[in-house]
Amino acid sequence: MRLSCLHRRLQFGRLFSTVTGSHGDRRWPGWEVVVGLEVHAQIKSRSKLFSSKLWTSDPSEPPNTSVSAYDAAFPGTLPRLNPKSVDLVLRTAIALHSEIQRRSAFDRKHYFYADLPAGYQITQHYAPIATGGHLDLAAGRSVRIKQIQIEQDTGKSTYDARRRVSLIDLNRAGTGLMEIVSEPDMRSPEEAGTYLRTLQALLRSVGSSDGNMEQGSLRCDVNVSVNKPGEPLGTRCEIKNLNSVKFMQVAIACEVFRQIELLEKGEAVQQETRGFDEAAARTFSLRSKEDAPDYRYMPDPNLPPLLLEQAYIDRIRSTMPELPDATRARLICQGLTSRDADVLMSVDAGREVGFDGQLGEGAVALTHDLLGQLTARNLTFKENPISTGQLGDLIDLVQKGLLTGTSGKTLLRYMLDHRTQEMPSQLARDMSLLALPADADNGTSELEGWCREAMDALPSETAAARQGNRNVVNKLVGRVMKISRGRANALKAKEVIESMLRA
Ligand SMILES: Nc1ncnc2c1ncn2[C@@H]1O[C@H](COP(=O)(O)OP(=O)(O)OP(=O)(O)O)[C@@H](O)[C@H]1O
Ligand SMILES: [Mg+2]
Ligand SMILES: [Mg+2]
Repeated sequence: MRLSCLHRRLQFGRLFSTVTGSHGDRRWPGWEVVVGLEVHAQIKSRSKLFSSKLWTSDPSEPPNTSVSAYDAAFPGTLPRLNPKSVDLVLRTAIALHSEIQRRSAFDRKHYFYADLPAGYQITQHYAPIATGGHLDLAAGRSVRIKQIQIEQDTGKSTYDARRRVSLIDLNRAGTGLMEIVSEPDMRSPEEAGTYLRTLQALLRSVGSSDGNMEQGSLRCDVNVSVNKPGEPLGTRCEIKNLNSVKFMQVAIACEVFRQIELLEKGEAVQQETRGFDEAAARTFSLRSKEDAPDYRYMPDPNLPPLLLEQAYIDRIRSTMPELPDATRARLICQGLTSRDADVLMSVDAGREVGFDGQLGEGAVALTHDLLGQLTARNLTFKENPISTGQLGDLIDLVQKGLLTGTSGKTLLRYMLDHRTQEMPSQLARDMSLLALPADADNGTSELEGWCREAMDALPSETAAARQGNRNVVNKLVGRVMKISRGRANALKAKEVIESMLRA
């Protein structure tokens, strides 16, 4: 069957559904999809890879201010490897169960581009720092790692169409990257997405990279091929520079459809490098294998091989934190459901959240709300102005029943809006948010007052409730919550209203 354009468009509707089963993937029946990823992660070191120049990825940093003579390729300057970068790459290699090479080496990869002042990039083509390893995904799937190599990043060039000039910013030039190359072990766009997210969480948990795709600290190239079940792997195409998990998944699906269409027409897939046009949802050729540049790889004469002592590797190994898999297992052992564990894990791989095994319903709801509010304000968990102490106090107030869930959320939003250092228990007192003790006499009379006010404000609902319409009682309770600004206990309010209706 040939895939017509219309058919293809219909298939796009199911782009994100996971439909792999024993009969293969319903999006491309009779075909197997193979994906391998090359991920470039910025090494989270303040200094550049071969110069001591400090730099930040902050986009407000003025262009060309974090550039040493070496980064700008001034003649006579020499590279000097920054040991912190090596520490961080080793942490990544250990977390990925890779075999660390006691001897690795640096090579020059030549190409000419304005944002690469030396005319070559230093990378590890012949002898990478780590080989092998694997990353376990959920559901028993595992993706093998081929190798991890250290390399330099380039500067940035921006084309100014109005002035018809290319602007070069060398702030990023010479900063350290790790290229993490997977084996072709993924079998769907969704699995590639899971791999990327799992890798992102792992890099963050060992502190080796921010792994932020929007800010460019994690970039990926995907290799895609298709084959008939039981046949050898097909010819791969590489799609360059994908900068979000979602677009990567769409790009893979589009490329799969393109390759199947070619093969079903009896044509061959040419090995090539492609780009992805997000707006048109299609990949396009950048260069074929024949046009592939000759990088003229050669060992860098200015850098001796990198020799690592076993004692140094052991020292790094002894400082490794708990990895996300272990954190998740521990949270579940401590009594969390897997869904609640996932909520905590979504916060910087669960590391930023101190968990003492006492997480109740209220706490999960508040954590959920906090994450939602941070997203709405475009803040990451790190930028969250609420301290661990404040959040703990807030959760205690809700768990002890001193604050209703609604008031807890109100207070949380107030704290985010005002970035206050004040503790929630004090704020709750100042703002008269403390819940009424459900059984105290003075509490009941205040609650009765609110119930009466609610019934007076909604006379027709009150009349309907008196005639037996139970549904409108909830509306009256809602009004009590509004009048009390969330301080009333909803169940208690319902009881009071029902007894007042009977009176
Ligand atoms: N048949 C295939 N289908 C899909 N992916 C494949 C296939 N064969 C290899 N791959 C993947 O292609 C990637 C090759 O990356 P690698 O860095 O080794 O070489 P490259 O792409 O030729 O070089 P460069 O780093 O210059 O882009 C790996 O992630 C690998 O898993
Ligand atoms: Mg590569
Ligand atoms: Mg490649």
